[in-house]
Amino acid sequence: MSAFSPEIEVAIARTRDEVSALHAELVRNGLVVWTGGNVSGRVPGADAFVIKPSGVSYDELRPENMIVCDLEGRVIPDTPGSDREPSSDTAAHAYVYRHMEHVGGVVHTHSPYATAWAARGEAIPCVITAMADEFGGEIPVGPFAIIGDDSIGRGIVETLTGHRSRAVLMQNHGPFTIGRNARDAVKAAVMVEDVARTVHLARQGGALLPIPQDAIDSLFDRYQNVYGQAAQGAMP
Ligand SMILES: O=C(CO)[C@@H](O)[C@H](O)COP(=O)(O)O
Repeated sequence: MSAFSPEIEVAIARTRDEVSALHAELVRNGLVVWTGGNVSGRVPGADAFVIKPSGVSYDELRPENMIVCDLEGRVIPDTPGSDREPSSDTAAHAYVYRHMEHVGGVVHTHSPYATAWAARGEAIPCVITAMADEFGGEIPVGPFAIIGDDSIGRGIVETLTGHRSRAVLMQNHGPFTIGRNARDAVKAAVMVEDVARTVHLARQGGALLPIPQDAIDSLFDRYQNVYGQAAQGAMP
């Protein structure tokens, strides 16, 4: 007998499919090596999210071996995949979902350029229009935190609450990103690595030229509310 209604079971199945498939995007975009990194997605209508199993090769990930957790990060027993341990970062993802209700997806990688900025504890300055578009300004640094308890999640929430950026560089660790859904969080993970590389290369050539704040504001508004085929709107 399922612990969920038929409607929630359908929502869980869809979230499993989405989260499983999105892990392949991390590989396709060169953001992870071996079993590093992870993606999770909130289950619409339920106090639950889906996350990958810990330390499992990306080519073994399937919808049926994704793991369903409650918002405390506890594996929901007797659900497909519950025989394995969830991601090392499950507590961090759970903390974000508990404290940022508008967040539907969380991603973590060790992508090299963004992680290099994190190793220096240095925020990425907003010096290219792509950053203004996607992040609305600089990409901030979060505190050094040990894996396994609420420390990383607390650092993500404290840094990103009230901040336009959907990415945070956790010091000495790497980028964590949030989104309105898991795909939006994966996009932020792809874009933070792209801009981290570009700004790194720019700085090697000489002084960086900051973009005026009013221009950043205008670029962010256009990109979040006009660009593309259907206005998505910035995350609240
Ligand atoms: O940073 C770490 C481990 O130090 C983790 O975030 C790994 O990168 C992914 O771990 P799993 O999701 O496979 O447990």
